[in-house]
Amino acid sequence: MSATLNATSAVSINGVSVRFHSKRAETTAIEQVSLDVAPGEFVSIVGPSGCGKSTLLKLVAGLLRPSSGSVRLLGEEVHGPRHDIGFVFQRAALLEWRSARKNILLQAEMRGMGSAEAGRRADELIEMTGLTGFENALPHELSGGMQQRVALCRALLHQPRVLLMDEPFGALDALTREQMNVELHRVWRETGTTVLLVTHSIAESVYLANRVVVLTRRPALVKEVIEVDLPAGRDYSATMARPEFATTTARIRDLLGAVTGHD
Ligand SMILES: Nc1ncnc2c1ncn2[C@@H]1O[C@H](COP(=O)(O)OP(=O)(O)OP(=O)(O)O)[C@@H](O)[C@H]1O
Repeated sequence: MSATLNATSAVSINGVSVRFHSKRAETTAIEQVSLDVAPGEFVSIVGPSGCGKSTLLKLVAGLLRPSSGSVRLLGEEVHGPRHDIGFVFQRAALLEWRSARKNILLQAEMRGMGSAEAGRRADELIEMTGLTGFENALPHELSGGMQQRVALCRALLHQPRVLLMDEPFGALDALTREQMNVELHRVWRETGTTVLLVTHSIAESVYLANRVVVLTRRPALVKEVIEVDLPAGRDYSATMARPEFATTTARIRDLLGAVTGHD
């Protein structure tokens, strides 16, 4: 993984360290991490719990400043919150009194996007994510998977070139999670958005990504970057059955076992 500033990168993290200070202690969350993500690339980030994965995404979003090193997004140094990205969290965080479509359109309202363009884009995304027929449903009338689809549509409404996802499917049951993986893969292929995904699921990290970044226990260092050697278009069952899938997931499991000290 290159530590060099690369003007063509969608995301460029260069020698970044993050230290948190509290009255009682100083915590180093991230130590000298460098990562270049190419435009249109899908990169998954895995690592032990509490190692600094969310911190890394917050740096890219400009919600946190590094203690040292620098972060560039689309060629520009990140100095503060960036509004040209999309962010999906583990909880969909929808407004309970607004319909699915109106929750998606919130993004347009916050940005002052024209309503005709926003409406067109919302309808496109609703179709792309299989929400057709549920546009007017309120969040409590939607399943967990559907709520996350709404959150994904909201994050993509303004066509961000970079989408950050922090354990977006962690609260879903296993079957819904698989379906969401398939949908995210399709949406990524259709939109060409650069994606940085934090996940605890090794299978998810491999199925979705071009590369998987394995972090060490806190303070997070990059343990290894694994290139995923799978075809671009990925049928779920066929991908799971491929020998490359098994060897890649086994490799990541070994690395995580090595960093956490468990097999
Ligand atoms: N604002 C903060 N102030 C102090 N410490 C913090 C702050 N944010 C995170 N930390 C600490 O930094 C470390 C990394 O946190 P982070 O949330 O990035 O981990 P993570 O890998 O995303 O965790 P998980 O996998 O459990 O979601 C943790 O030890 C956490 O307690």
